[in-house]
Amino acid sequence: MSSTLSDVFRSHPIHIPLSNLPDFKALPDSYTWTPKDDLLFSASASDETLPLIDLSDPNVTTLVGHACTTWGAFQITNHGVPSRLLDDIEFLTGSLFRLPVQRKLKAARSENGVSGYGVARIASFFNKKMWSEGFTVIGSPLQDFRKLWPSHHLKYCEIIEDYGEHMQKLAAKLMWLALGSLGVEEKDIKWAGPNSDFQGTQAATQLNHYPICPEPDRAMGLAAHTDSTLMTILYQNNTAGLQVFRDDVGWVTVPPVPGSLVVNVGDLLHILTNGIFPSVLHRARVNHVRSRFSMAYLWGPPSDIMISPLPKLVDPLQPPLYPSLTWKQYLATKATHFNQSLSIIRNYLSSDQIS
Ligand SMILES: C=C1C[C@]23C[C@@]1(O)CC[C@H]2[C@@]12CCC[C@@](C)(C(=O)O1)[C@H]2[C@@H]3C(=O)O
Ligand SMILES: O=C(O)CCC(=O)C(=O)O
Ligand SMILES: [Fe+2]
Repeated sequence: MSSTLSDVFRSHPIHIPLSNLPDFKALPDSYTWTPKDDLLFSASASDETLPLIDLSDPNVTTLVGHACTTWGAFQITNHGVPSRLLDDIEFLTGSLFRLPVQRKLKAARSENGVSGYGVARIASFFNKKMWSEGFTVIGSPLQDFRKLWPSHHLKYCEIIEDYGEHMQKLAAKLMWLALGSLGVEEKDIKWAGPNSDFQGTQAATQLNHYPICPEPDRAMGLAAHTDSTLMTILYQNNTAGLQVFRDDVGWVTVPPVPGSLVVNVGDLLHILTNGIFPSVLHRARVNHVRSRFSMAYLWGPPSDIMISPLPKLVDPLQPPLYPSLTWKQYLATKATHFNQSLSIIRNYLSSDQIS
């Protein structure tokens, strides 16, 4: 039987003590970030704008391809996800994080687990704490949600399930648009399944809450990282905070556009396209006026499928830069090497060197 994402973390436990959970009242030293804590903390900010793509545009394949190549990210409108569902998932996220902390802790993520309440896994790579709390859903949220809402959990489970189904379909559509722009066809990706609809792919839904912060310029909501996914689709409430990084321009804030979704290329699509689509470094800043929620759908392949640069995208002049590896192996590398993972595996061109 193929393994699940949860299996990966069973063998790579991380210890993030619950004392890491902020009290969100003041900014103690343990939450105060400087460039020493993150080299890019104060990198320049730019007022460039991320592409905003209308998915009903007749030129959509070219637009998506261009955005993936130049930014590794873009915003989309006319994506077909009902606005009622976006309202519902935002409502669920708000209701969850507004629960008393003791209730949230009943569904705390265990050290070797992947689902549940806690701080982001990447917290273990930084000396300073992040001004946020999160909740990760992989598979059915039933058990966790029953602990959070003993009598209303079914309603919330339905929202998560509905959201996951819409996001999976949208992710498949975006994947074909992006790859189509490079001349990749359905027959080139066997693991997309007999109907090329990417049934069998796996995903995590990550709910994030960034409370109002007394000193936002010195705090960090979610530190700079790339996602270990093929693609991530993010819905942010009406409060800005997400920033993406481009070497040539610095940090660019992604303003919330009502009803739109943000899409970013993850490390596995970077590998699949042999680096043509860069996985984008991004982070979340906080503010002192409003609390912010974001809901990320982190989408990847079935965990045991080998991912490597697509034969169509390599030739003697552009040889494969990455070895073949599974999502499970990549997540294990990420759990140890974090943002260095892509460059580390680039040096291993033989998959048997990756455990
Ligand atoms: C599938 C996954 C990607 C993720 C690790 C996880 O197993 C579930 C949580 C995901 C998340 C969400 C917040 C940012 C991130 C870097 C993290 O710490 O946990 C991502 C992980 C990732 O993309 O590597
Ligand atoms: O909250 C955000 O805008 C970013 C969230 C994010 O990067 C993630 O969950 O992986
Ligand atoms: Fe992310």
